[in-house]
Amino acid sequence: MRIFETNLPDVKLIEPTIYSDNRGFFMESYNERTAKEKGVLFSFLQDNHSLSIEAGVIRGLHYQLNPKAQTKLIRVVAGEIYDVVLDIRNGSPTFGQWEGFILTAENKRQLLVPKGFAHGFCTIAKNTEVLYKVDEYYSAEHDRGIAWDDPSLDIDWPILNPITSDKDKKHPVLRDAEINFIYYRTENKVITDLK
Ligand SMILES: Cc1cn([C@H]2C[C@H](O)[C@@H](COP(=O)(O)OP(=O)(O)O[C@H]3O[C@H](C)C(=O)[C@H](O)[C@H]3O)O2)c(=O)[nH]c1=O
Repeated sequence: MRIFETNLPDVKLIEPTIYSDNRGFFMESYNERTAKEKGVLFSFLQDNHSLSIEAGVIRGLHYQLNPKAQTKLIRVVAGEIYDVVLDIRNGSPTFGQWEGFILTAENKRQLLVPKGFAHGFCTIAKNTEVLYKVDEYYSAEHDRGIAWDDPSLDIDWPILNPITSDKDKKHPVLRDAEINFIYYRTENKVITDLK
């Protein structure tokens, strides 16, 4: 497993070790002990799986408010996505900054999205399946979203007229969004809420 820094501190790109042979491949898609040895300190409680039938589906930008904020470990097992994370931690040096990543079944790359980030993706292939682990249970009452097409963000989605849910058509822009993440960095540890 190799872990790469990104332009957003605390967002990591992970490349698992792939064992290929004449049959195909094997990989440990997640190993808590290995992850902890490399400083990825999360215990995941829930696995999610979504299928998007068409290319050009945008899901997001979603997050859960504290105290139900979620760290997410995202990977693609079929198809391809343009995956976007947005820093919404009040006080963060990169507040309001986003970054996009190409995750595919082929490159097997995984994205670690910490609490305090909004997350979304655009499918760039038919029948794209995304699996992701979260370290907090789903809570509809804490589920929030930010408009995928917020002009202040100007996210360079690879599609102009996406397929989205009715819910994703109604999210506020970042300026008007309800967020309760407070960014602190002490002893190189990031705290996103005052529990
Ligand atoms: C997220 C979630 C949803 N649901 C139910 C609620 C709805 O009745 C149905 C579809 O939910 P939603 O339209 O929010 O699914 P997505 O648009 O794929 O949302 C997800 O996609 C973006 C990219 C994310 O990062 C979020 O983790 C997640 O919100 O599944 C559950 O029962 N449990 C869950 O954990």
